[in-house]
Amino acid sequence: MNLIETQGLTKTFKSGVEAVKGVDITVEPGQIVGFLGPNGAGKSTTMRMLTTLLAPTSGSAKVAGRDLLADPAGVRRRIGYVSQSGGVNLAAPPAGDLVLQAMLYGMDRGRARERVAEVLALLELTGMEHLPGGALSGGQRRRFDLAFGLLHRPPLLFLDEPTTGLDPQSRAHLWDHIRALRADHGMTVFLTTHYLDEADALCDRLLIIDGGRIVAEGSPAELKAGGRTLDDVFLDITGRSLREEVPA
Ligand SMILES: Nc1ncnc2c1ncn2[C@@H]1O[C@H](COP(=O)(O)OP(=O)(O)OP(=O)(O)O)[C@@H](O)[C@H]1O
Repeated sequence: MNLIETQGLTKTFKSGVEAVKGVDITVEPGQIVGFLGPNGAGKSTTMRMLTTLLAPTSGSAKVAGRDLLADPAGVRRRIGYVSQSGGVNLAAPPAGDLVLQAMLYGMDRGRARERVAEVLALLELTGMEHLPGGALSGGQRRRFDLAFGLLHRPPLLFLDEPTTGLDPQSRAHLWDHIRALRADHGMTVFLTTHYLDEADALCDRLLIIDGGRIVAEGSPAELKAGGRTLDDVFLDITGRSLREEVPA
């Protein structure tokens, strides 16, 4: 069963902006898929639709085996989502929030504590959950963000720019954890990134979106065929002009 399957998914905002113009995405089980594109290409809008945070204008999708439009609650129970900003409270230790979150997924307090301990061990965070969020390093905070997304054992994890702002060591460390989630737990991962080295090193398949349409897809090796770097491929496909949005 494919973990993501969309047909002609579109989103037109009330402002008239057609952010996503009909994307067909297929993600097979156990893949780490990178979703790339310049600023404003439609990555976040697509991700927000796939995670049920935003209603599509048209099209259909199955996510983690559930119909996105008919059963969004079913989708939510079966996916993990780690947003760009994360969820770690800087003023308080994450321990209490993790247990509460696990209880929101239906575990009793005892089971919630056990599950939190398992996830912290998995992410090499044991003992750090009692430090206030503000005392953690950027890499540790991102791993706690991941922990929140994993408590209910979702088969599919969405990561929105998981390593933005991290130093090279912390990025490589987080990649190892993401690879281990796939290798040891069969997790399927769909992530956005602006780092092409990250896409190259971490992902089995890449989807490149531009102007609301998928403009290229394939494994990093397929996209780099002919000895080109992924940067060259990306710039050739999406063009070299700047994409910063001009404030209205
Ligand atoms: N709530 C909204 N209302 C109107 N337009 C929006 C809204 N959210 C996004 N857009 C527009 O939709 C388009 C796609 O935006 P989106 O945030 O999906 O791009 P992105 O690829 O995630 O970009 P970035 O890399 O900068 O995060 C842009 O033109 C953006 O301005």
